[in-house]
Amino acid sequence: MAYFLGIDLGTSAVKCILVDDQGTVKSSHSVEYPLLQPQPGWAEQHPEDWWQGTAACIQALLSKSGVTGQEVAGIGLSGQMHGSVFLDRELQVVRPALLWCDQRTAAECDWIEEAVGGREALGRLTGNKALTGFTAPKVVWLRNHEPENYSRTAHLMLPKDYVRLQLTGAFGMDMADASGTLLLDVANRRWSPVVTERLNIPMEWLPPLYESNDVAGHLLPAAAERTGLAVGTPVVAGGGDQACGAVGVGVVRQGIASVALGTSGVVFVHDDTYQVDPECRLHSFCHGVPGKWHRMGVMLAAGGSFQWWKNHLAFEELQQAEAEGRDVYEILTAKAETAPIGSEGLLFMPYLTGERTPHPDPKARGGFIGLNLRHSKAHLTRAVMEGITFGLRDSMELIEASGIEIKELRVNGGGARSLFWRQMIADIFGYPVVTVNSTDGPAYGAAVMAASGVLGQDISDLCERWIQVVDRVEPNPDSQALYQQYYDVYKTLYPTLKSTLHQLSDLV
Ligand SMILES: Nc1ncnc2c1ncn2[C@@H]1O[C@H](COP(=O)(O)OP(=O)(O)O)[C@@H](O)[C@H]1O
Ligand SMILES: O=C(CO)[C@@H](O)[C@H](O)COP(=O)(O)O
Repeated sequence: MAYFLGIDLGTSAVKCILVDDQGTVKSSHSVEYPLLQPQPGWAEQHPEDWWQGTAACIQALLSKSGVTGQEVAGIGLSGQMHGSVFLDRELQVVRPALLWCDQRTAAECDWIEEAVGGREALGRLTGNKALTGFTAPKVVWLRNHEPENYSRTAHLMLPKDYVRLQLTGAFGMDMADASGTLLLDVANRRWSPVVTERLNIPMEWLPPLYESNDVAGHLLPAAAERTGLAVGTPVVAGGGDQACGAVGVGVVRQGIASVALGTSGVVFVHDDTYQVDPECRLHSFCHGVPGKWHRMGVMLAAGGSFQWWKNHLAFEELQQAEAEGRDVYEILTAKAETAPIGSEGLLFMPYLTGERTPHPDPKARGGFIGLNLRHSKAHLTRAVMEGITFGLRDSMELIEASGIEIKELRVNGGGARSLFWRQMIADIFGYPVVTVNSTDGPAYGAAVMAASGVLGQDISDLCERWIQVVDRVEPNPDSQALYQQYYDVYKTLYPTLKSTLHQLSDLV
């Protein structure tokens, strides 16, 4: 039997899965690595940790599955997007990579917009605005703050492309992930000569571009020895984790959108043609489906807000989970369900690490508004989940404003495990919410891309055959009407409190 290996290089861990040639997941394994936060708002990782973690993960996966390296017919890579890997001429890492959630580049974003002739010009050239998480501002930051490291740099790549370099010795980047660098002419699927020239970023630093199912290299002997895979195994270009996650749940044609509830939260819609939001409030990126595009709104701390709540304020539930061998999130969501819709007048702003969509603001901050003496932990927990979902609806409203017709939402990521949360999404968004048989999101999408490249079959056809809807939740009209009243108030919070949030952020 032939297997396809999907690798998802996440922020907290790398996950590897083996999928057979009928689309069934045979086995999966995950290995964690550290996240460095040297200053408030900064987020970095060592590329070497990614490679060591990935190699160990593949080795463990092969050994626990009983699949031999020779049976793996192809490899696909998915990865956290936007992170900047700087390499010197000898391919040594110059400094730890700055990640997608790093917020240090506000000044560089302003400079970039000015350098290319304003926000509108940048939007015309790249389909996007300058956001602190994107890659180009990180390069400019390196030049401004670490000139020695900048002068040593000879290659720029994204996290998963560093892993590909270790696997194959080949440079490459897919269009979907490249879209988040702010250096891609997204409409024409090529590096932008204008943007690179205006920002004075050498074109030679940038790798060759591929569609996600193109074979971008073959396994080196050293990597084969390290992982247990076979020398020469083809490695396809793969994609950024959002494009791979969308492919992994079958968002490969017009009319289907997805909501990813991972650490970040993403509302994602497939576009057959290049579409751009007039003010670039949504990201307009190339899709992992060759020749197609997508738009998405990104919330920086979606599941991340819930995780913060769990880590710092759910001491009792953590103890209960440990004692009863249960998932702490299940205990928390069950508690939240006992509070009524709207948490009896309590709202939560989920901007714990600043925000991207619809408020691109590194100084945005979170908060509870409307507390009264009746509020218990159940209310606060429900408010956290509702605030995250209201924030994601903001992105959906931007997508809807373009007139696109959405028939269903496919949810993925850790939060999608909760039926309670899926019903909340259906009620707040007003669409049927479905889950599919593949629950491995980006890793599954990467395996689909590998199968597509190696077997010479369309990504969309493979998704059609391999991915089935297994659960469907319809919006409840009464709940919808109640949530709408709270959402109307939620929308006023950020504009009303913006300057207060900035003052607080400046005090730290
Ligand atoms: N059973 C659950 N119910 C609700 N939310 C959950 C559950 N399990 C995980 N989550 C949420 O999903 C998040 C993790 O999602 P995941 O997709 O694994 O993250 P990542 O983006 O880091 O890969 C957690 O931080 C939590 O907010
Ligand atoms: O920045 C983005 C997308 O633009 C994030 O999707 C990151 O690519 C990683 O998010 P998680 O998968 O860790 O939530």
